[in-house]
Amino acid sequence: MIFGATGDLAKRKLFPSLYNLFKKEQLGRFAVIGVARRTLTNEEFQNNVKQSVNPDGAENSEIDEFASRFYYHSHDVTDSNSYAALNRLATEMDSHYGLKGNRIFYLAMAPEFFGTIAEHLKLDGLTETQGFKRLVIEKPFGHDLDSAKVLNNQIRTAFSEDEIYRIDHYLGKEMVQNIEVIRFANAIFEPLWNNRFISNIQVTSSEVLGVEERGRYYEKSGALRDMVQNHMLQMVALLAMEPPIRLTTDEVRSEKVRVFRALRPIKDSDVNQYFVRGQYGKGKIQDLEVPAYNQEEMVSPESNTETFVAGRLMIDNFRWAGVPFYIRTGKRMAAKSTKIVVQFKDIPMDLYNKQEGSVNPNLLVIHIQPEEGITLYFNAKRSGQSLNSTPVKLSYANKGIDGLNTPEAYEKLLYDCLRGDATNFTHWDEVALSWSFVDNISAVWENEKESFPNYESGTMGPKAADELLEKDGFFWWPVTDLDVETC
Ligand SMILES: NC(=O)C1=CN([C@@H]2O[C@H](COP(=O)(O)OP(=O)(O)OC[C@H]3O[C@@H](n4cnc5c(N)ncnc54)[C@H](OP(=O)(O)O)[C@@H]3O)[C@@H](O)[C@H]2O)C=CC1
Ligand SMILES: O=C1O[C@H](COP(=O)(O)O)[C@@H](O)[C@H](O)[C@H]1O
Repeated sequence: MIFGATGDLAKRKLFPSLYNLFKKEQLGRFAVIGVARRTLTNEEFQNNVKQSVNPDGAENSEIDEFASRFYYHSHDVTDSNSYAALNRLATEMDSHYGLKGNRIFYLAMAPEFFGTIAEHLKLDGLTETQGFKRLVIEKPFGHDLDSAKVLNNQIRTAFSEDEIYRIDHYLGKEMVQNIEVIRFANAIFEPLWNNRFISNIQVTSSEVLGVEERGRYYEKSGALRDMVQNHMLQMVALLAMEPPIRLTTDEVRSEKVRVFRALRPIKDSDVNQYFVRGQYGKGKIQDLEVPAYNQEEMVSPESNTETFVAGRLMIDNFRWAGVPFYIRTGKRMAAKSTKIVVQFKDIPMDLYNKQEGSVNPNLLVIHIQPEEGITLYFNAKRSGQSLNSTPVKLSYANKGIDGLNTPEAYEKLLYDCLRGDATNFTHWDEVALSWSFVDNISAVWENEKESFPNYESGTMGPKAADELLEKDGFFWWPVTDLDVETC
């Protein structure tokens, strides 16, 4: 059951991912009930689904069969009256398709509706089913720690923690899932993965896209709640966690929670020393003029909402004490790129290059998207007579090796949820701890008007983001092409 079935997420991510699972025969027996306010017939809804999975509209019997399993129920989730009809439709689907009462409720809607829907699902009997029941909810889970607690208590009236799947689609990305395999399946990395050998770690998730038509949501969230509280902190947790004692949901989650508990809280007085915010101005993207954020639809011309965040995180435990984790994310930046750069400490002295500062540190780069893979930058002998070193690199391109398009993140997570595997979903403890970290920052920023915009569209963000590293003696490794020779 998809609540918000006429929305952007359903159209762009959920229907195509379900179709891919259907093609791989990983869906088994299924039916989908789409729920939203606008009135649609089943046929109109099925046509929307076909359009989403097959934009060119070519005749395709497999897609017809897939779409025939989709049914629509027009319903305002705040209206108590119509859940009973929804329950009757669900029961009808159970018997028609032999679903044994197994139900997944996917809330592809704004967070303010999550509590209402969960309470009605219970009150109106939709959770009274002989099969499994699972609730999938999108980020951001709440607006801050207090609202997240209220939301969690509402949801817990209808679902137990192990029935709640808080989706963070970055955890479904192939190369994000690869972080722990790279770390824990190789003897060469784990001994070096600590403050004795690593100088700093940089996590970038930059986007070329602007806020698009999501201004109403984004004005309230900003980059801090939209990306940092979830995706960015989740990647930091995977990079910093201790090896789990076994690869079970509980063990992996408990190690991630330990990272969040070791995150050094940012004192109010330190927020602007360690965190930088930006808002994109007008500029050029692929030679096209684009407007400033505060000229976008549903955005206030006086908006104080950040579309960019850079920050320095410290993790106070024996493994990471003293190692800065730099994160940056933003909209309308120079490239769409999510990359992790692990910069190792310099060698104690450089035997091969006499000029000062010529040392090229070893880097391990994990390319999350759009290219997927790993690059190890190290130094080798420069060819010819000289006995100088030169930077070289070893690369592994994920797509090149498997020859397959790695499954879309949502496809993997939907399949995990169908199988009851919650490993790559966020647990309440992670959500609570990441909100408490982020709330300190938003509390300061919301009370200080920033002079926005402060970076041009098509750049890598405000200058202050570079100064954040410069004051520690570092710089952002360029995400476009990490060629150490040009740095
Ligand atoms: N879009 C994206 O790329 C991503 C979105 N998300 C999250 O997913 C969620 C949905 O996002 P998105 O699809 O972009 O949002 P949209 O605004 O595009 O869609 C919202 C959906 O909710 C329905 N809806 C709104 N109010 C009600 C109501 N009272 N009763 C019933 N249905 C209602 C709308 O249909 P109607 O108006 O017909 O009722 C529509 O189907 C958000 O929480 C967002 O943060 C997370 C990651 C990425
Ligand atoms: O959760 C979100 O993520 C997208 C970026 O996802 P990606 O898979 O394309 O990196 C972001 O655009 C959106 O604002 C945010 O809500």
